[in-house]
Amino acid sequence: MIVLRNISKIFDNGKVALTAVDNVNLAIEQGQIYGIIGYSGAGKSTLIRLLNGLEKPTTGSVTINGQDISAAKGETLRQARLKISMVFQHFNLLWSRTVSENIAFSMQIAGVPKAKIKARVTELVELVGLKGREQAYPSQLSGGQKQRVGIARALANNPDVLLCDEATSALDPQTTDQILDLLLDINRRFKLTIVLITHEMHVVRKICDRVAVMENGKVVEEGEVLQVFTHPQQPITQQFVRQVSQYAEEETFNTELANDLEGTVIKLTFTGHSTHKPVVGELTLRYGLPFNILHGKMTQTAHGVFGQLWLHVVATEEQLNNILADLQHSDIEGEVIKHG
Ligand SMILES: Nc1ncnc2c1ncn2[C@@H]1O[C@H](COP(=O)(O)OP(=O)(O)OP(=O)(O)O)[C@@H](O)[C@H]1O
Repeated sequence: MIVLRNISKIFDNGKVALTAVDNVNLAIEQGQIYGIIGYSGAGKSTLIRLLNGLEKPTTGSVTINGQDISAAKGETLRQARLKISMVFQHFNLLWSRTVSENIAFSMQIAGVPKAKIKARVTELVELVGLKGREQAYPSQLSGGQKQRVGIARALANNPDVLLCDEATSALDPQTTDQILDLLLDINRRFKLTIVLITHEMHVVRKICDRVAVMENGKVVEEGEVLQVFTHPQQPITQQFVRQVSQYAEEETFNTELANDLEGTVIKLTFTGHSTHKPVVGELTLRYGLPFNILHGKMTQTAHGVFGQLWLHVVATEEQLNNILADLQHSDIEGEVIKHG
């Protein structure tokens, strides 16, 4: 649905040229929640501005639903942008207007009839959980409520794409989770494509289907969230995965412990449906061996749980091979991290 082909953006002030986005290729499917993660200066904001035509790429093209946004101008671009809306980190609400008036504003500009605006505002207020607060002004709202207004306003013209620019970065952890739940609910209910940029892996873990990791203007890693979490390839991705504390491997599993043990230590990695299987129980019954759980952790994502378990067992070579084959058969990755 959204395709970025060989996108580069170079800012050139005449003296120095700065490559903010460096040859990025991405494909985002209809109905996905797609996360773009990177540290400050990685090029995320520039990339998201290229998606809604606020910036023109130096090279490459951005197509949304087959329309080349990067080449669109004037009225064509204005029309296209009505279908690409945005939620901002600092809400960008009109402070002298009430909740209802803020939500209605973009519909008034688009020339929607009054009665329709009224009905749509009522619908949106309910959807984002602000019933009863219609006449409040932004200054009377909490951060989370302000962002709910921001989301309702962004949905007013039934967009095809919702862009979220660090939409939860100004919120406390509890409010962040509530806003993420709201975005997930909207995505699942309306199959709305959401592209979000963030520097927090928690946001990606909680709601994204896929993620692209940006560093120095480049996408250095891209994939399904579960895959990236379980097999982060690049050092920067590993750092981001460690941000989500339950998954900070080095902090929680003492490999020294394994060195003192006789026998074998196997690290099991399981995702999605395989997390529901009583693996240890089944292996114990099948082989009659006592499996000792050294360490385990689970992390919840929008696509289910994924987890890792470190098991210690004293087994023969043949038993070990059979155990590994059984694990593979159950879609569980088994890695021998100590063989003795
Ligand atoms: N209009 C501009 N003119 C010149 N340089 C720019 C412009 N916009 C962004 N840059 C530069 O491009 C690089 C990428 O910036 P960008 O804002 O896209 O990164 P970011 O990942 O969104 O970081 P942050 O979260 O801090 O905004 C930075 O070095 C920034 O200084």
